[in-house]
Amino acid sequence: SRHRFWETQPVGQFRDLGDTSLPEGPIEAPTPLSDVRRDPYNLPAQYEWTTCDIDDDHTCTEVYNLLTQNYVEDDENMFRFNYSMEFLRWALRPPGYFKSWHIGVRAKASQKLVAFITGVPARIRVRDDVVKWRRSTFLCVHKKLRSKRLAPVMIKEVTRRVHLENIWQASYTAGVVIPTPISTCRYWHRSLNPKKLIDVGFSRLGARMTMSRTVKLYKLPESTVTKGFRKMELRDVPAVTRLLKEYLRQFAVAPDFDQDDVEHWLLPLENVVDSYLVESPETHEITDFCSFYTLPSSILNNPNYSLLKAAYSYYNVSTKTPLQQLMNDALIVAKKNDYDVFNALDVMQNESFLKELKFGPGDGHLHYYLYNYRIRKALHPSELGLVLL
Ligand SMILES: CCCCCCCCCCCCCC(=O)CSCCNC(=O)CCNC(=O)[C@H](O)C(C)(C)COP(=O)(O)OP(=O)(O)OC[C@H]1O[C@@H](n2cnc3c(N)ncnc32)[C@H](O)[C@@H]1OP(=O)(O)O
Ligand SMILES: CCOC(=O)c1cnc2ccc(OC)cc2c1SCCC#N
Repeated sequence: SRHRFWETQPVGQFRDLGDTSLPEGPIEAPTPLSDVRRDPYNLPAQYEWTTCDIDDDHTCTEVYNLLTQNYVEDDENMFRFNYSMEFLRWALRPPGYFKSWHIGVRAKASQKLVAFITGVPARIRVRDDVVKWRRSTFLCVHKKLRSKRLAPVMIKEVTRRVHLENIWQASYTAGVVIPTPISTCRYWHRSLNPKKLIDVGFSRLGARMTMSRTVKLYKLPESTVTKGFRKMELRDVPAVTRLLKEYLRQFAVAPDFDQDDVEHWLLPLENVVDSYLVESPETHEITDFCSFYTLPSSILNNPNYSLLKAAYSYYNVSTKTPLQQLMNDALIVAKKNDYDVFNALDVMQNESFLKELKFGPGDGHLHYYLYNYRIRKALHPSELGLVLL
């Protein structure tokens, strides 16, 4: 069978596609906590479980090194994600997080960290159903230990620990197709430093285009154009929370953010997340918001460059400033801060600005998944109001 592990899991199965008789919602009922397995799943004898305390610099560095060397690469092995330590600490310690959900595997003899998987708590609404979820990311097995069926054990172990906290659903994204995507999105890329992207081989000089013509094509103004456009500050959290909650109501799947979540996920944090808003000079009302997170990538096998500085569109709300103008200001700020590329998924209302702002479609797809929750029909990316890191 095609998915020996995923066919055993409470997820939408490919064989069920089209069966509209199946109800929408949780697939399996919660089991009584007394029935949740108390002891960890078995690993191969030479490995052991470890809980990674990322507050500890040494441990966080081990996690950083494992991911920097072994996490996701693009299909042409041109890039590998290089999440910074401050990014990992931000992503893994949201309000209500559990240290026990930062799970590692060590080789007993050498004590080397060889695998990692994490979960963080989140509240996500699916249509009208707000459910406590776990967001799962950073599943990583060292390149030397691939294809040994370690991933299913890691997924079962993190599931067990999440069940112990009485949480029964999860959301995750992946570049691979496994049972069963609720939506399939596409990355779009806006060159900010076209020369570097061409030098690393990501972009190619267009036909009948010179390098100087290409640089001019992607040129951006020195400063933002929207009146009242400024960095978000702590005092803006209540207003941004109201603005974002109202805006996200239109999407079928979206986070159910409260003020603590907004303070954690959207307050600017240097080299991790940047957030800007538009405060009306007349009324001082906050009418618009845009944000992007910073995720560099290692550039593999290139003699001249080692790091790609990439910005990823995060949550954006436009109620007064046209979304295209707001996002163009985000591009201007990113260029000013020496980003090489600004990436965006075709989720939410992003399709309305991608082409106009000179984004080009990427060749990778990002599939969204729900664990132990069925939705009857796959969603169009514009129905998704959720961006995972
Ligand atoms: C209620 C709470 C619930 C919480 C849990 C929720 C679920 C959370 C789920 C996790 C979400 C993580 C999201 C996330 O982190 C974002 S997606 C990024 C995943 N990480 C990477 O791509 C890093 C580089 N690759 C690796 O480290 C390895 O290739 C990994 C570890 C990916 C697989 O290791 P391996 O040595 O290459 O493979 P085996 O051990 O031999 O295992 C093969 C089995 O693993 C299935 N597989 C492969 N890639 C997968 C992926 N990305 N998600 C889920 N499953 C994946 C595969 O289909 C097969 O199962 P099947 O035979 O049934 O097809
Ligand atoms: C220049 C445009 O491509 C990327 O920014 C990039 C960077 N690093 C990656 C590392 C792993 C990787 O694995 C899928 C992809 C990339 C990509 S393209 C998809 C992400 C976006 N946007």
